Amino acid sequence: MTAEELLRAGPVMPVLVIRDAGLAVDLATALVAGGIRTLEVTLRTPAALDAIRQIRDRVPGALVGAGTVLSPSDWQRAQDAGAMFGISPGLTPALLAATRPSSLPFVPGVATASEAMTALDAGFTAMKLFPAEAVGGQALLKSLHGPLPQLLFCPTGGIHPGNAAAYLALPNVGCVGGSWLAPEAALAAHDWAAITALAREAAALRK
Ligand SMILES: O=C[C@H](O)COP(=O)(O)O
Ligand SMILES: CC(=O)C(=O)O
Repeated sequence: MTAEELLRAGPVMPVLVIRDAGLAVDLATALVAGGIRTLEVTLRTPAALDAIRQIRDRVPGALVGAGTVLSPSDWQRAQDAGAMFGISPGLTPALLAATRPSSLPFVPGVATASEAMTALDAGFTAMKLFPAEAVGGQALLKSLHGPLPQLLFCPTGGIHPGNAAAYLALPNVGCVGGSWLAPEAALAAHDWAAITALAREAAALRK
């Protein structure tokens, strides 16, 4: 799978912060049941790598990857845990060199035209726009499409059910990312039905 195919695999990529790996399979199962199968598990918690491993092994249909990949060693640990892709809020020269388009899709993060050009120079055409709303949102994506029409984005940061469809209507948006699909309260309450309902709404945003 290419990074472009990954971004086009579903309309919304949930940004998951999993503190208890014991909840990972139920959470992923609830999202997949609602039609959301591309899952970003952020490497922000000690449980993240175990969560990725468990989802990969036990949730058929899930495309599980690692988010918040900040360094080459993060990327190595994610691959060792079985991540099917990696995604980052930003880019560094070391990260671009370590993740240069290879067999596993990697999606660097950008916030400006220059960063997008840096990623393009390194061979990437699929990128996260982060933090999307804060750096210009839809207006920025429309502007970038002029000089850089070959790029496909996953805007993340400030996206919610009220603005997701407008992002998805843009020609250079493959999917949007967001944390709204796995609210802390629903996770704490093990309210998997609520999470499946949120996933179903998100899946209906399909372009
Ligand atoms: O850290 C933030 C994540 O990228 C998702 O942002 P969000 O909570 O605005 O959806
Ligand atoms: C910010 C974000 O989406 C990430 O940590 O990958």
